[in-house]
Order: sequence, then C-alpha cells, then structure tokens
Amino acid sequence: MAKSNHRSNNKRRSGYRKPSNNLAMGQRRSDSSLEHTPIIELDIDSLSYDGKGIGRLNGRACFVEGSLSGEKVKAQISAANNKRVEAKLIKVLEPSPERVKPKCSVYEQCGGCDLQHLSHNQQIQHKQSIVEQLLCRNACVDDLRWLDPIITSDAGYDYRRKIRLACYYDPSNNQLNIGFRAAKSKKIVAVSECQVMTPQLKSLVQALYQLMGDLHEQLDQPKLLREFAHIECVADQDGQSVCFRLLKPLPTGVMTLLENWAQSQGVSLWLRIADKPLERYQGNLSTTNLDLKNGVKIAYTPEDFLQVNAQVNEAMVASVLQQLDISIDDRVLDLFSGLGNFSLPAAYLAKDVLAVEGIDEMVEKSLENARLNGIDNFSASVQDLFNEEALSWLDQGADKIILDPPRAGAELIAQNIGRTNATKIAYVSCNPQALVRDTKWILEQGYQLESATLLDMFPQTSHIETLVIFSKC
Ligand SMILES: C[S@@+](CC[C@H](N)C(=O)[O-])C[C@H]1O[C@@H](n2cnc3c(N)ncnc32)[C@H](O)[C@@H]1O
Repeated sequence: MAKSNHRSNNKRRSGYRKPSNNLAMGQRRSDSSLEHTPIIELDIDSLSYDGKGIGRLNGRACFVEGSLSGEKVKAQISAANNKRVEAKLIKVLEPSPERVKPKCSVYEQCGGCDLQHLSHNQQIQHKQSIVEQLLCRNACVDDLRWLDPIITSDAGYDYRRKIRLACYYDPSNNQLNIGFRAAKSKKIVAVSECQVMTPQLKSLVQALYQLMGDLHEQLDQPKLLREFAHIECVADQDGQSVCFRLLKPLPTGVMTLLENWAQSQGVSLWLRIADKPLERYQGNLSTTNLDLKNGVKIAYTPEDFLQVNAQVNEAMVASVLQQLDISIDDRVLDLFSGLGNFSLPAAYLAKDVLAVEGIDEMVEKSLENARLNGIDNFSASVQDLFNEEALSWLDQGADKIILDPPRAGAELIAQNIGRTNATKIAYVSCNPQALVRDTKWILEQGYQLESATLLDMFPQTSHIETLVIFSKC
C-alpha cells in the first residue's frame, strides 16, 4: 500500500490529539463548571463497589472518584442531595500506601481503567470484599468459602484482546479522532498506547492508527472519513481481526486500500455497513484456542461476545468444569452460552450438553464450533432467557447448570432453577448486585452456596467478575 511521503508538510495532517499528562500523582485537572462550589478536605474510609473513595461529610456519604481508603484528600463538591455528596478530587494530601502511579499516559482522560491508581493486589482484595459484604448484608451468606482468586499475570496489564474504537471525523477543522470515549462524555481519547491491551492488540491498534492517518492524508475527499463509525478489533496469540462499522459504503479505491492493509498485516477484515448484515471482506474466520485438557477451538467474528481476558477465561472455564464435577452420565445446561465457551469443553466430559443463548447468529456459530471440534453431543437453541418461555428449558431437567448472564443477571432463571433438579450450578457474574439478588432466589430454591472465586477478568478497572458454585442441599 502506497504511503504518503509528504507527511510533515501536508496541510491535511491527521489530527490525533495526544493528551499530555504532566500532573503530579493524584492531582486532578481543574474543571471550570465547578468554580463556585465548596472545596473540602476529607478523610476517605472505604471504597465503593464502583471504585470511588467514600468519606463522611456532615453525616452524608461523600464519594470522591480517584481517592483511596485511608487517604486524606482535597476535593470540590460537584453534586449533593440529602443522602450523598459527589466531589471531584483536587489533590491527595495524604496518600494510601496502596496508591501506585498509573502506567497509562491518558489515565485521567480515558476513564476506562478507573482503578489504575490502586495496587493490583489491593484491587483484587477490594473486589472480593465488596462481593463478600453484599452477599453477607443482602443474601445473609456469612460463612462463604473463598477459593484463591484467578489472577491476571503481568501485574494486571497486557490482558485485553478485544476493543471497540470510536471514530469521528470533524470536517470543520479536518480533525480525525479515533479512540475510546472518555468517561461520561462523548469526547474521544486516543489510545494507541493503551497499557491493558495484549501486545498483539497494541500492535494491531498502532497499525490501524497508521492506516487511518494515511487515509486522512491521502484521500482526495477526506469527508469520506465521516463514514467510519467504529472499529472493532480482536488480537491474541491465535490471530487478529478487525471490523469497520461504516455509515455508508466506501468507494472501491478506499476499499482496496483497506483490503491491501488487511492483507499486509495478516488481519481478517470484516465490514458492517449501516444495518446490513456483517460481511467478511478479507481473510479467514478467526479462531481462538481454549488451552484446556481437551483443547477447544472457538471461531468468532470481531462483533461476537468474546471474553476479553484469554488467560483468566481459560482458568475460569477449567475451574467451572472441575467444580461442577461433570461426569459422563451428566446432562449439562449452559444458559447464556454465547459461542460455546463453557458448553463445548463441558461436552467432552458430559453425556450431553444443551446451550441456550439469545442471539441466533451466536447459536449458529456455537453449532459450527461443535462441528469444528468434532463434538456430537452438543445441541443449541435460541431463546430470550428473560422471557417466561425460557422456563421450558428448565422443565427438561439437567444435572449440572452453567449460568453466565449479562449485567442484568438471571432473575427469572434463578427464581425457577429448582425445577431442573440440578445438583450443582456454576454462576459467573459480571455484576455483584445482580449476583446477590439472584443468589437469594437460588438459596430459596433449596441450594447452598458452596464456594466463591474472584475472577480478575478486568484488572485496573472497577468491574467485578465472580464465580460462585451452588449445590443442592
Ligand atoms: C456474559 S456473556 C457470556 C457468553 C458465554 N457464556 C461466554 O463465556 O463467552 C452473556 C451472553 O448472554 C447473551 N444474552 C444476553 N441477553 C440475553 C437474553 N435475554 N437471553 C439469552 N441470552 C442473552 C449474550 O448474547 C451473551 O452471549
């Protein structure tokens, strides 16, 4: 692919904004909207489930993002009601020994990794204690057996294999912005150096920045760049794929540039134009390997749900299979099954596995994945599991159940899970509040909570992922 030789004197230079980060540790940018609100000094005594420091201010809880338990901070009030106050951190006056310097240069702007200022070990302990407190307070579970957490290596960096980049071309200033959306804002923050991406994803994203910068320079009509809405990227040691989400089709010449780029990088290239179906434009369907006892290949497209942390995912799947103690006589029901991440490895151990999932393309792909792995005791169905009709799957019975719902949890399933007569349930949760609500229902159905494991799926962020195992009383 031809690249511009005139980068330094081209008037339409690509306009990536490289935000500077020359603030002292723990010091925050000033915010002009807060000019007239009170400035306070506050002792922070705990951390909320979403990673904000909490202090007491005149009897009310005061939340300060970016502060840590045990710190004294200077902050400016940004919102208040009868029960709670929100304040913006100005300066950490007395830092916690657990405070660390974030590795990321755009940490302040991005908002993606809201706990990067807390040591990795302490992040894990904090998340575990949040789940423990919630289960104790709201589901009366007080003697919970915690297994060792499943931890991301490399101090919780270099783990993320999948991202979505937002694109916005502003013709008024000929500026092309590509990156993550800033927290609570539509602003786009450039992230070519993002520290939580896998090394493979980092290289892919840098190559994409280069490609888009070259397009910006070379296109006769740069306003064509307005057609780029998002770029989905996946890269791990098994391969890399990219999907451009476009508002309108691009001219053949531009498509050829994208195709040549994908070919030179060894990237599978996908397109979704407006609301048309996803199309594979160049290269093969990517697969990722689950390196378990019976290695499983999972084929995916860049738009599919794929667990972002391959290392923790592999250990999580292994732990679920081991704790469910699946035997050759067992019928396994995998609800919210996606591409078959749990159900395909389970099929090697069980008599048969039924996977149920809401998106029909995912169900199709899980069936293809079963064929790809030579698995013939696997079936899959499309079902909205928030709908009463889902209960028919429970009435068919199962010996072991895997539940891995989205953030909303699986309340309807939890309320009726006793209908299956399953002896063990593995519940993987990405939302502790939904987990606690559903736990109450599952306990009422005659189960006990056997163990819990904190999954370090999203280090540096306040997202909490937990695996809990229930067994029939
Ligand atoms: C957290 S993902 C887990 C996927 C899979 N278990 C895995 O490990 O890759 C949740 C899955 O639930 C599916 N889902 C979301 N809402 C659903 C619904 N109402 N009914 C059925 N499936 C749903 C999503 O499509 C997604 O595949």
